[in-house]
Amino acid sequence: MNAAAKAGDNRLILALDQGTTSSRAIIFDANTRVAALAQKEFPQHFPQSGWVEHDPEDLWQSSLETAREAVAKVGGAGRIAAIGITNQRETTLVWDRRTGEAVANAIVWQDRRTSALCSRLKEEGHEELFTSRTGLLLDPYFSGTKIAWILDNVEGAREKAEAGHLAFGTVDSWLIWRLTGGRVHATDATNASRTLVYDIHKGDWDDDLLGILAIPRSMLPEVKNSADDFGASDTEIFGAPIPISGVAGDQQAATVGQACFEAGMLKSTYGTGCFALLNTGTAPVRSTNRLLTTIAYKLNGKPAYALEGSIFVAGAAVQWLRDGLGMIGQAAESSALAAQADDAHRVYLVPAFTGLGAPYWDADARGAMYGLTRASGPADFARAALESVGYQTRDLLEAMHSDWSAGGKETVLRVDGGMVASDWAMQFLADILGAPVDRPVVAETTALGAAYLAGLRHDYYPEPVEMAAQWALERRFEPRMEPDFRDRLYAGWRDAIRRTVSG
Ligand SMILES: Nc1ncnc2c1ncn2[C@@H]1O[C@H](COP(=O)(O)OP(=O)(O)O)[C@@H](O)[C@H]1O
Ligand SMILES: O=P(O)(O)OC[C@H](O)CO
Repeated sequence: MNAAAKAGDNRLILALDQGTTSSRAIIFDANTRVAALAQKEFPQHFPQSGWVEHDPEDLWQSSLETAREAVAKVGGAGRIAAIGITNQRETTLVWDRRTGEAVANAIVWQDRRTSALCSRLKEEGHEELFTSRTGLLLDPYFSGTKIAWILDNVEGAREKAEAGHLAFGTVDSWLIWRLTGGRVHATDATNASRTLVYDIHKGDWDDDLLGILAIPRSMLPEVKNSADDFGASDTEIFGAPIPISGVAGDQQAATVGQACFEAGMLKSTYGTGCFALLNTGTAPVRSTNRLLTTIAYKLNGKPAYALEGSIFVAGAAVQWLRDGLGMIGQAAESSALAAQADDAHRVYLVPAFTGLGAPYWDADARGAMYGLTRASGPADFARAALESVGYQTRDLLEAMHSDWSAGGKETVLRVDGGMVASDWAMQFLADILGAPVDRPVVAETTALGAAYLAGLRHDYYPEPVEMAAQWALERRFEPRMEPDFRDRLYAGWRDAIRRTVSG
């Protein structure tokens, strides 16, 4: 039983989870049970090849509508003690402080339009400076070059920015701005750590990096703890003001929701993409394997760091089976189909549909299948798609182990996200890792992480140690594969990767 439950507090916490394809509002009680849920998808915009945009009003309206719907389900704003926000990370918004209107569509994390700018900055020898300060790489994935693009390409933007009229924010900042009626321009350290202009060691925006990208410092939000005072929602939004007191990027929120509070704990989220975060404690670890160093959460002025491996295609490979190839009608059918595949005809899928993320970072690579014969059919495709997620996770874990020897070789992976519904995929994951895979009872770990941070600020939820004790296992997948067979399969994957990476 936690702090709020002990005190007989029957109020609830509202978590807003603003994701890449939908906005969700989930309300948790003091025992971390879901009391209400609302979800709304919104349109994706692809104005040019490699570009991905969201309409800022869609992000706001879908968040607002789902929040109002969920709050109404539990009986109104009086029942809500606090709001936590978690969000798709890196996605970049710039708005005019005077009007509250965005000057352009949001440039989504998947958008590759700043690839040439990143290449130029690398050629000019800037990558080491960016990496040493931010823990990131010069890749279009992160916000910094997207802000520069808006300033350079939206008419009048640079002049307005230099006059102090424009504000930049990741999606959390945009929602906070709108929820507070333009009174608060803030973000948390986890979101700041994805922008490419935040020094994760000093805990401040970096003037040298801002100078290289020609971004005025006046555009940037105040950076707070992940559990902090982010103002309160305007009275008119829910009928009564509600404090906003927890904010974290979605992968960091999942790390919190999975209670990975100790160094060495590891979670991996399997949604559209896959993001694995290894808590490395109070000291940042610099990767020699092209993993990212990022802030896992910041509490009471103290950051905890993580090594992160980001894979762009996980569940999206299953969507491709369904929508691109028409081999299945629903994602859940992929497992039964994969189980029919014949071991004598092993096929590998390298799902580099939008390039490869960690640890390869090859924006120009494209997807490939290897090992096809006349006997190959839909079952082999389904198995290859599900297995590709396991192989990619093993790539990340090998990189993490080599970067962080303090963690030893003992790994237990906590998993979440839509794809972990597949027992088949989770068993293969445990098999190819040669390590246990733990699936928790609470599937909504991202939203739970945001709710936890918001509740922590008000002593509604207990301190991390006590919270960690409440984490509950739904099922553990133990590795069953013979080591020789595992090694042979993984060697085949490495070969497929070698043939796919460009240059
Ligand atoms: N039973 C299943 N087996 C395999 N993949 C699944 C299953 N159910 C959902 N998925 C995959 O999970 C993804 C959705 O997960 P979700 O966490 O909602 O993603 P996101 O937050 O990125 O939108 C989809 O890509 C879908 O293909
Ligand atoms: O919204 P998701 O779940 O696809 O997550 C996106 C990540 O935060 C991108 O870094």
